[in-house]
Amino acid sequence: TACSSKYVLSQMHPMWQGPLAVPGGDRQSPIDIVVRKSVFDSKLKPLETEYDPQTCQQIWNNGYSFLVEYDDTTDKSTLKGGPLQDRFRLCQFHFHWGESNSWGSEHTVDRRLFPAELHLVHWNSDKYSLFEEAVMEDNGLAVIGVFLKVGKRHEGLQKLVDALPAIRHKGSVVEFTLFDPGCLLPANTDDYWTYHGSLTTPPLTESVTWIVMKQHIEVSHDQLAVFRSLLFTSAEEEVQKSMVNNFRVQQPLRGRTVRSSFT
Ligand SMILES: NS(=O)(=O)c1ccc(C(=O)NCc2cccc(O)c2)cc1
Ligand SMILES: [Zn+2]
Repeated sequence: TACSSKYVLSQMHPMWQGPLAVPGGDRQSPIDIVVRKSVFDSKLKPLETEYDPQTCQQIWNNGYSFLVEYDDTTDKSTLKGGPLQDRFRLCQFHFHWGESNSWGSEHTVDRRLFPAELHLVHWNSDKYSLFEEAVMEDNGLAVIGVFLKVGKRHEGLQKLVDALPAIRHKGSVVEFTLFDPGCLLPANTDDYWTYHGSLTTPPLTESVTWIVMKQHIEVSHDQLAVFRSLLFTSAEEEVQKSMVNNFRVQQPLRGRTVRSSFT
């Protein structure tokens, strides 16, 4: 789908990871969520997700992460509620992880790092007709962030883990269908932090309403090890580089308030 085919075009090499400030960028992501400074907002509603596994299309390695892409030409897999005024369409999900279990997430909670972080990317289909349009607008995107911890095996994740060896190299794509991304959400999706931020990879556009889940999910050590078996490099490159540490460093809050849906 369009929403992620351009993902690979917007990737620069990981060197950009640094605190590259976007000119006038005062709402960059990720951030450190300082729990005691977050403000409870009783107007925040529970999240409402409706994901249709039949909209799942393919899984591919874009040279920065691996993406599971969904058909976003209709409102079949959507997110609404929470901090959102409109309905948002799921276009893809992907992860960020470290080379060790000690780090890898993009957001942190009171400076605590997690081994990985899941991002479910949605765009505002009430106001825009394409991801490319929505990504340029303040209220264009909504990304759900879910922290991963190493623990028991995640049964729902295994189908995805089993598909990874087929997309080891940058640019490889395989068909991937009937995957329900809802199985990757934590049991409790009522408790979250939300703030206005940006994409965490170039072009770093400041169009994202971030919704970061308080409750993490657990995956096994072996499942996470398969993430690290992916490569940044394409098959023809002579030096193969393992796909690890594909996260951006935390960015300045610049006076933003992080709201919580819970006390
Ligand atoms: N890590 S993240 O969730 O902030 C994230 C989500 C989506 C994207 C993305 O879709 N990039 C491709 C892109 C960006 C702007 C315009 C485009 O047409 C495509 C990048 C980062
Ligand atoms: Zn991401």
